[in-house]
Amino acid sequence: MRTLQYYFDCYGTGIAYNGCGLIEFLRVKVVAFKIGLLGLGTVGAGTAEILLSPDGRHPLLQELEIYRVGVRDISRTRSLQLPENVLTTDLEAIATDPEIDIVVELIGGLEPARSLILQAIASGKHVVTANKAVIARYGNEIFEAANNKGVYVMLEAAVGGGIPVIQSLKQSLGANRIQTLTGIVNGTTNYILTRMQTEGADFAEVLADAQQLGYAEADPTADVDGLDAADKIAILASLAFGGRIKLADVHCEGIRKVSAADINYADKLGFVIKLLAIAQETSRRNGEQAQGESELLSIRVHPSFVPKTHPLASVNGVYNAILVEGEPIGQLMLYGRGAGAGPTASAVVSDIMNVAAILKTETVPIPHPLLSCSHQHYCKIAPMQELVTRFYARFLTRDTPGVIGKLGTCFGNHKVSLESIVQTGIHDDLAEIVVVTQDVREGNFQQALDEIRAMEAVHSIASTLRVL
Ligand SMILES: NC(=O)C1=CN([C@@H]2O[C@H](COP(=O)(O)OP(=O)(O)OC[C@H]3O[C@@H](n4cnc5c(N)ncnc54)[C@H](OP(=O)(O)O)[C@@H]3O)[C@@H](O)[C@H]2O)C=CC1
Ligand SMILES: N[C@@H](CC=O)C(=O)O
Ligand code: NA
Repeated sequence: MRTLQYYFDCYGTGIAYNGCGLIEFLRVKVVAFKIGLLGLGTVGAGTAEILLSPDGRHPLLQELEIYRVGVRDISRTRSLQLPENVLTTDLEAIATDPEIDIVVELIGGLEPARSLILQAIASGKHVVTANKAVIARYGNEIFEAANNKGVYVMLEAAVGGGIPVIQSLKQSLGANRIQTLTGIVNGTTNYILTRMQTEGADFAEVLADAQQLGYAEADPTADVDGLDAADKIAILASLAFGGRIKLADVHCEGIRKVSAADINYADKLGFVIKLLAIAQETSRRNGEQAQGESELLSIRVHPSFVPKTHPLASVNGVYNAILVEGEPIGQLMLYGRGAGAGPTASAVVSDIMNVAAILKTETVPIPHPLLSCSHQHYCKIAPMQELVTRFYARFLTRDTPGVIGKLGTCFGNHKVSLESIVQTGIHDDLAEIVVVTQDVREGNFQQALDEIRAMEAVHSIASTLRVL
């Protein structure tokens, strides 16, 4: 019997010595790390595609093997050619399989995703996930379990799709004091708003396209109502400001109320409408901040008027961007595709590679201080009434004399200064009046609106949107 001894270089090229000194050159796949993939949908299939075609990419990819793939319906026709016997519907068996090194959770939703992640951790596996919903809700439980077990939970794909924003906040920007994050972090809504703005397209039709393109969540209300963006800004804020965020503290409004009329007015006034996710340190008012007390954080998701000259105004379609402001970096904008198979899979695979690289180089796994999460305290959140911002408002009023004056006086009484106020036309006996304020306290603006709503001359407040 001939025994061969193999020596491999990092590219997987092997040199084999047999007993007679004969040298054979082989091209062999060196498998060092076994991947258990949970989910083979948009992102799962994109991830498998990269892992199955390592040529021309980083050599570390040659050392990764898709060992098992868990799906719901094994009989579904798949465009991917996977090795035999890899597919299974037993996801728990993957999460606990002693052969598997890294579990990649790409099924989405809360359960069974959360339980599978926890099972994988308990079984000593490193986890890579794209699931912002689970991390924003159960991050504390998951990271605590991971720290206790000495494993990593990586989530680059969970925010901004292919944009390396998590890695940037954890590592590259670690030297900074972050002051503000302003992001377009939901691809579906940015795609919808862009097409409504540029083509006057119908909301429902564009949403169906976003679903078809694989951008939307299984339940697209998470996108449309701002919940997905809220999950994402909670995750980013936690990294940027070094504390836990309770999801209930994130003020959240979606894009359902954005009408064609508002899009039109925005354009005329020099703005575009974007769904923004913002986390910003705000000083306490009137020197209320005691020594040693941390700043308050304003954290919110809502559609906003964005000046056409602002860098975020030209982020269109499925593209996302996160504008980071910090000291000493100043302004920095990360831009790229925020959803879709390829870009998201790029982030998933880079996380897998990061874990594989650590496993290759560390003999005793100790939590890497820049990759693991150790926050214990919760960030203090500023109430929305204290937010200082500009507003746009559109009123439908009865065409009675002096109505503009009445609105102006009411705003003045509540310390709301106006930048502009215009009457734009009369439809169905109602005059349309559009107002843009200067920076005002949100609480004061809302009080003025309550009074205006009750005015005899005012038919309705058609819309209000914050202005960046
Ligand atoms: N789509 C995108 O652009 C992005 C998605 N994400 C996140 O990535 C994750 C995956 O999203 P996406 O790929 O779009 O989702 P899909 O709905 O396209 O795919 C989900 C996959 O998981 C499987 N699956 C779902 N539930 C179960 C279950 N209970 N048991 C077994 N298998 C299950 C499905 O199986 P089957 O194939 O048999 O139906 C399918 O393969 C989500 O957390 C999402 O938020 C993050 C960034 C971007
Ligand atoms: N549904 C999400 C997918 C990526 O996170 C989005 O549209 O951004
Ligand atoms: Na990302």
